[in-house]
Amino acid sequence: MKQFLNFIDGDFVATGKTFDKRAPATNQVIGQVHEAGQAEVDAAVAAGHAALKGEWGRMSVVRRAELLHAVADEINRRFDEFLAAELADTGKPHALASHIDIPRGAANFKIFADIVKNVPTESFQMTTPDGGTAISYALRSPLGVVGVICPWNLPLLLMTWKVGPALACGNTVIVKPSEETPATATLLGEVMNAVGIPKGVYQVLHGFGPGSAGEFITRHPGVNGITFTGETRTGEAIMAAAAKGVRPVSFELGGKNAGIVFADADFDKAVAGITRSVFENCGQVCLGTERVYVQRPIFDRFVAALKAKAEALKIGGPDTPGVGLGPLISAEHKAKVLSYYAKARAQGATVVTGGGEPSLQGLLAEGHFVQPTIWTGLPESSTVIREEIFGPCCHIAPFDTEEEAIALANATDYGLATTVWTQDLGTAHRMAAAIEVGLCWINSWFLRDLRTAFGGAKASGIGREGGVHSLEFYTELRNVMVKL
Ligand SMILES: NC(=O)c1ccc[n+]([C@@H]2O[C@H](COP(=O)([O-])OP(=O)(O)OC[C@H]3O[C@@H](n4cnc5c(N)ncnc54)[C@H](O)[C@@H]3O)[C@@H](O)[C@H]2O)c1
Ligand SMILES: O=C/C=C/C=C(\O)C(=O)O
Repeated sequence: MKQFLNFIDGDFVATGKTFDKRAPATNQVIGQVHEAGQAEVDAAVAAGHAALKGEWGRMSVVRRAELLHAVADEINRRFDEFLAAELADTGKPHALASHIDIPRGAANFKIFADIVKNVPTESFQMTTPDGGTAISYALRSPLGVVGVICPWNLPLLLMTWKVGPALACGNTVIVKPSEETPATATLLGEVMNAVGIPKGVYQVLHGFGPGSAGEFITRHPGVNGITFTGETRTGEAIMAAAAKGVRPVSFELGGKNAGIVFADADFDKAVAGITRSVFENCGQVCLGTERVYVQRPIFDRFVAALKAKAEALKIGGPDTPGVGLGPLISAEHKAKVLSYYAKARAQGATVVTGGGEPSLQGLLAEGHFVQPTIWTGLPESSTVIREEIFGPCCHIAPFDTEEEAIALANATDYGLATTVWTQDLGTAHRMAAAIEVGLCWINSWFLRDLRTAFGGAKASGIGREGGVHSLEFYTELRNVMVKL
């Protein structure tokens, strides 16, 4: 049985207190995860600070960048191992993990290694009140030991999206992967040792949130900042923990994203794009669409087209040939999604397709699979339109005017992402300016330029990461003024 160990100060550490890791596609136990306790957290924090005072803290930016490139290259050299680990942990389709999760898991190190080498700092020259001159310049220094709390939907990608900039800026990190997906974060420890990242720089502690490693990390006074991706209510708990000692947080949280399709859109591209944004990764993408609004002239045609796309998705495990829809991450999450399916029916939805569980054969019959589902006919106050479900489902409603589409899209506490489909430039830019989100895609979805700001507005997050924006969280900025 595979053992998922903690990675502390360069060593893999068993604790003997373990919990099962089950494969989402078959519900078979595939490993034992060693839960870290307060003692392991204390040891990791001490090791992280020791690394900051040692070789890592003295290392040049150029050398740090070289090592991060080497980390990316080693992930790519061990691509098949990372892919197998991610597929076992998540059950997602092979094509998805091999084209998105693992490549981005490596690319996240390269982009920030290059940014920190080339990012300018600011300087000002002023005439002082006595008629002299003063020059100011800015210095950046690492935040310190950073807690990195990760979700289970894109485990490697979302973890290195934070570890990349954190290390590039000279910090050390203590990663707490989701209890659902321990594998790739643990494997990355082997890579760190192999390329020569000093011990204590990258550490991994397994466990849960409250009363476990997650909470112990966020409450530890030696953790100088916390970057977290996960549910909004979890963010509230972590923010409360971080308040003691006034430690900075960077949050990428939940969403209830709108997809808006105008009658003038390229119909086939809009259907393909909305299909991806609703059903990719079995709907377990924070940026995904769960509310679709279609301009009335094409509403019926669009619903029929999306229905056909949903029903054409092949449901299966990572290696099912042509699979388009994998399992949900866990039995608990499957029960949550099915509870929303039941609520939609109870509240009078028209179930265009899906609404239940597929019938699968063999081991897959034990997996956490649900049907891709489309609803229409519900009022905007309905539960499945108000609450994040995080499954392969959406509600489609018609709209008539731009103003109505903007009002519908903004009627949520969340503000993460939206995808707008139109061929009218004016419509596109007016929508982008009016919708209260951190990320607006026009005639596209989940298209990523890693130099850009990434994050959510309102209840979807605090701060922006990506490009130079990451430096605002992962460094302390000092202004130096020199009187000449
Ligand atoms: N905005 C984004 O970029 C983004 C990306 C991916 C997922 N998400 C969101 O994440 C959610 C799904 O992921 P999830 O179920 O893993 O989220 P979650 O909030 O349940 O858990 C995320 C992580 O937080 C840990 N955790 C839970 N409670 C904690 C606590 N009190 N203290 C410290 N750590 C704690 C968990 O162990 C896990 O590692 C969805 O809401 C999704 O929208 C957002
Ligand atoms: O499920 C959420 C996906 C987040 C994606 C990123 O953070 C990214 O592409 O960098």
